[in-house]
Amino acid sequence: MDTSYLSDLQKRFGLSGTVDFTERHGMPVVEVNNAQGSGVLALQGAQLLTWAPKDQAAVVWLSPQAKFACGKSARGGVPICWPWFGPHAEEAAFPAHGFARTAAWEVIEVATLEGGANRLGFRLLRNDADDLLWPHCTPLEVRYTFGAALEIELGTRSRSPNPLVLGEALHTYFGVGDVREVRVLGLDGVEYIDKVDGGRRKRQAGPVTVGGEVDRVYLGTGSTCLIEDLSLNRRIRIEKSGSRATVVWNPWEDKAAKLGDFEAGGHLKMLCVESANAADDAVVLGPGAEHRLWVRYSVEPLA
Ligand SMILES: O=P(O)(O)OC[C@H]1O[C@H](O)[C@H](O)[C@@H](O)[C@@H]1O
Repeated sequence: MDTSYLSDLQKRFGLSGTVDFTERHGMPVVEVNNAQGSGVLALQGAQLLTWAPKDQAAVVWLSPQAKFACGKSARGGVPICWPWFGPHAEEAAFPAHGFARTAAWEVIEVATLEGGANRLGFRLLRNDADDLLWPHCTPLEVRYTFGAALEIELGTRSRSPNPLVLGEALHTYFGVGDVREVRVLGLDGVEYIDKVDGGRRKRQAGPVTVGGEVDRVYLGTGSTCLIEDLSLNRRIRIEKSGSRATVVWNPWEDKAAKLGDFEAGGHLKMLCVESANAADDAVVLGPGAEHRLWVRYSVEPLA
């Protein structure tokens, strides 16, 4: 790896001991360690890999078997799905979840905020191959704020003369003690597309629980979700704005084994609750418009 690139970043943006540009798994990353918590973010995909508030088990989970390679999204963290979610609507050969999660991003901001949180900003760098997949001028930026809570804001602007249909998700992998002892609150009564049952439309009754493969797109919901985790005795609070869909995903044992980047039993340690705009809830971005998808993750004890 070209380490002069990392030392240049460190000179321009680093805050020694608090925000450090370095290398992990052969990839350039930025490590954040402040009085309120710690996180690691890969510059590829501007993908947060892990985050833990001070003295807490990781809230953002990274698979111990994650593979780190150029052009591949690591299993875990917060992959940024953009400008479409899931398979492309017309082109089967286009990459699932778009190209932002594997693209190069440039650092645009590192700041210490009043109260001691750190904000890091990144801008997507486009290449010719991306332009073939998405021939539209839509600058994309993401900002992470590492405090006692984690905030992420994904901002898309359109300079296209035509309205565009934009799908997106912060595909967050949350760490749990044992997913079989987890309840997700906040989706009661919400209609969803059940991707493990041929895309049938169903309605949630009560909390979401996981005892097998789950892959659901909940529609028309801006609600806060709570992950109640009995075995870790904690509640993860997921607040959001600018998002009308919530995706809940756990591959369960067989699919996790096929994916090749989960350890045995790894599916029990994670649950994706993704703040998204997908399916019926994709965003229609008018000429000159800007769309912001914002989330805030915080943790509280259960009892
Ligand atoms: O394996 P990936 O491309 O990262 O996708 C992982 C998962 O992402 C989302 O949650 C989708 O709803 C799932 O259908 C998909 O399997």
